[in-house]
Amino acid sequence: MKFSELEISQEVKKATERMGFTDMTPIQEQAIPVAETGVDLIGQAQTGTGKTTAFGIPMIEAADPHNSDIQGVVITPTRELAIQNAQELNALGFYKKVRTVAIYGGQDIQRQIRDLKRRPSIISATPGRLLDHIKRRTIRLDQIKVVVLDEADEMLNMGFIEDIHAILEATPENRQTLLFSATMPRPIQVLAEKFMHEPKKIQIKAKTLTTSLIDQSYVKVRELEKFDALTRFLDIQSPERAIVFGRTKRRVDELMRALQKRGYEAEGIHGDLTQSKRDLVLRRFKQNEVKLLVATDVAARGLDISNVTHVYNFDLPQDPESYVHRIGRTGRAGKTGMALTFITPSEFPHLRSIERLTKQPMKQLNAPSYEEALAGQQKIAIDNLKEMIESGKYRSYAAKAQDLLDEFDATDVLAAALKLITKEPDTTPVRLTREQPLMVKRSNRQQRGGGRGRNNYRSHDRDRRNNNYRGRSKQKSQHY
Ligand SMILES: Nc1ncnc2c1ncn2[C@@H]1O[C@H](COP(=O)(O)OP(=O)(O)OP(=O)(O)O)[C@@H](O)[C@H]1O
Ligand SMILES: [Mg+2]
Repeated sequence: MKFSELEISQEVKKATERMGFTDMTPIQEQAIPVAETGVDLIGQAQTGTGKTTAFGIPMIEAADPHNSDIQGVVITPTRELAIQNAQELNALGFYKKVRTVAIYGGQDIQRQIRDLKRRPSIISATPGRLLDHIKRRTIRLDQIKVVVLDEADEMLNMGFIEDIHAILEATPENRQTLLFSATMPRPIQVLAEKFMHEPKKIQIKAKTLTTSLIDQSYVKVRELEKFDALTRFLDIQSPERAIVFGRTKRRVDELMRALQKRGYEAEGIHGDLTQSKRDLVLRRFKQNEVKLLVATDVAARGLDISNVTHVYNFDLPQDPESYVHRIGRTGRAGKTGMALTFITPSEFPHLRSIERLTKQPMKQLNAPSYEEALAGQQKIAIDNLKEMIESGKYRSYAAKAQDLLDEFDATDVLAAALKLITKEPDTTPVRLTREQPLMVKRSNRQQRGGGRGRNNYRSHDRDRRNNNYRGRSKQKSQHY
């Protein structure tokens, strides 16, 4: 079905056209008409399948640009996602003149207050900063019509749940609540239903939780050999644009430096950097100024960066859901991608729990040898050379080439030139602090005995939820 066939305003239809959209994705086709009726909704669909527009259109449609109140709020776990969602909402609201402002931590609050004085209809926010504004009375949510929790399962996880409750308290009882995510563990759904009114559930049925557009494999490798394996894979696969996920902030810093030391363009992003640094790194990555983004899970959810060709899980994610989101940074909007996960021998049980959640077995790859990596780089050099020959843009070098051929054997000349243009695998020693292998969690073991839930999401563990809220927040801050 096409956007033009939807029963929505001409302004929003025109906006989708301007965004280059013609046909709706399945989640859009199913969720938009239902959300338009005003009911609460839980929407689940694979990564990169247009959930933003699925909640964005009902939100823009519900907003009246002539009304000066804030009428909609979208809450997201990370600042970058708050910015991205604001951009998409502004694109959708372009002709209807519905304005969205992004409100997130790390940005000058006075500047946000100035933005808010210009009366946006919609706020796209991270929870902490939004609460700050609510307390300062610089944001009032008492006229809100629609609340969206994007990455809903993450927002209802322990690190955020109290903030979400406090925010919802500030909104009217009769608001419409929309929840979206690519993953929706049962216990989170049950929790969600407590603050929703008879939510409709829209789940795009698929055989697997991850999209078939992503080629998924793993490599079994000892902790100390991981980094060599990573750089060899990079040499062979030569990704156009890749994200390398590390478990902690320290790990990301170290990985970035180690990659740079071996001659790869890499930048790191995590929650300890200033927001301006985070913005800069992401901008450089999007503009193709760096090919490798090394990241904590702060970049795992929702980010839509076109043409990410590869995702490397240098460290296993904390939980299987996080795996789904991380690899979902590639294989978006119909494009294909590759995901490769590094697993140390003791972490093996985690691989199976990931596969159980995704319903998609991963292929095993062997860590490449030095020779294979070299062959990979030689192939790239030869491909570049062939491309140059086809382009014909080398003619001014012909006389010099003839001089060389008069002096040396042709094969020798070419072999030397090839060696020069090949980026030979770099074996510069690097130091990475040893990471503890991911522990096998209790729920994981119970699972094998046919126990509770299908996955080992931390927050399913009620003891932790009650007693260890702070522990989880701390964890969160370490992994973001
Ligand atoms: N109907 C459509 N036709 C073509 N492209 C679309 C359509 N809807 C969305 N897109 C594009 O698809 C990409 C992914 O969309 P979006 O970020 O909303 O995915 P998502 O489902 O929210 O993924 P995630 O679970 O990772 O957050 C975006 O670049 C978006 O512009
Ligand atoms: Mg999304």
